[in-house]
Amino acid sequence: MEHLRRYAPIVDDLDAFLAAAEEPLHRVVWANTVRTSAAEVEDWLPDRCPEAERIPWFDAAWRIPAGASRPGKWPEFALGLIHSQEEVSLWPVWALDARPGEEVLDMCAAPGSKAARTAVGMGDRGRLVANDRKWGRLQGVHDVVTRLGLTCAASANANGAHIPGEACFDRVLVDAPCSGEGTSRKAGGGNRARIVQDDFHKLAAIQKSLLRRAVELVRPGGTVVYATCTYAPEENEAVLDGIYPEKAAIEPIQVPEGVHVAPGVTEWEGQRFRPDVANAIRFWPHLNDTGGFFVARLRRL
Ligand SMILES: C[S@@+](CC[C@H](N)C(=O)[O-])C[C@H]1O[C@@H](n2cnc3c(N)ncnc32)[C@H](O)[C@@H]1O
Repeated sequence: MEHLRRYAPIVDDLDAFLAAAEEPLHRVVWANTVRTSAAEVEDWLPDRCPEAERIPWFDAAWRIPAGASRPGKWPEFALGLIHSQEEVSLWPVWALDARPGEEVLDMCAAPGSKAARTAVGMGDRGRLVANDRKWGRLQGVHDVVTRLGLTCAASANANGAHIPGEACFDRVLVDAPCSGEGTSRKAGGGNRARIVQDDFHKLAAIQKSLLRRAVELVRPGGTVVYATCTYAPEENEAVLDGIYPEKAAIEPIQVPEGVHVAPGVTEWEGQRFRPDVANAIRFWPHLNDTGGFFVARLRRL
């Protein structure tokens, strides 16, 4: 994890961060409340995993400790009553807060966990377009949506930066392709690949083009959530800095009590960013015992 030392200037406790980044990671199961209820899941869940613990800040979700039985093998999973994903990746969905009846775009949707949880949050009412540039990866989206029996989602296969239209969605999620540094725990501490400066800048160019298009696609007053599973300010705050302040404001995000986040950084390696990038939130692994993530919510002006 030596390469993560570059974040010493922006993390509160470097040693705790580096240690946490190597720890095995628990998973989460959430109830498909379109087809079952939290109470019904709580009836059978102790038989599958006695150590499962309800998570207070998400609707109908439970932590499954690392090393416990794998939810993907449970019959209730095959029946579409639950889905399993990484806890921290629920925060972009929480921040998007899509409502029943809305028009929502998930610009980078594959393999589909956030799209599925978004459709469940919408009560399977309205329209969710689950787009991904890679056609092969869309099969994952089809699989999860079909297994969960969700009908409000349709898939699309386009470069997100070229999706046509103007101000036609209530909400857009940009869960951007990124260097993935925050997923080291998911990979059992094995994601040690060193990312070179050039990669950050190549990814940032793609991320900027996706976020700019997302802002154009959302109606005035609508919401864009920009998220990555990486720590690099080049892929996070610097990308937000590329949006003109007259087009979108970066809103404060009030996380529930008991959740610990750090603000977006306003300066990195000599570059200063627009001040409202501080409203974005950073999930460092040691703060809530999760993977790493970055989430920003923008309001189209
Ligand atoms: C972080 S993953 C998304 C994970 C997904 N949101 C989920 O929760 O399962 C990023 C995705 O962006 C897709 N992608 C990369 N470049 C893209 C582009 N220009 N337009 C749309 N999707 C793109 C990748 O194929 C990849 O599936």
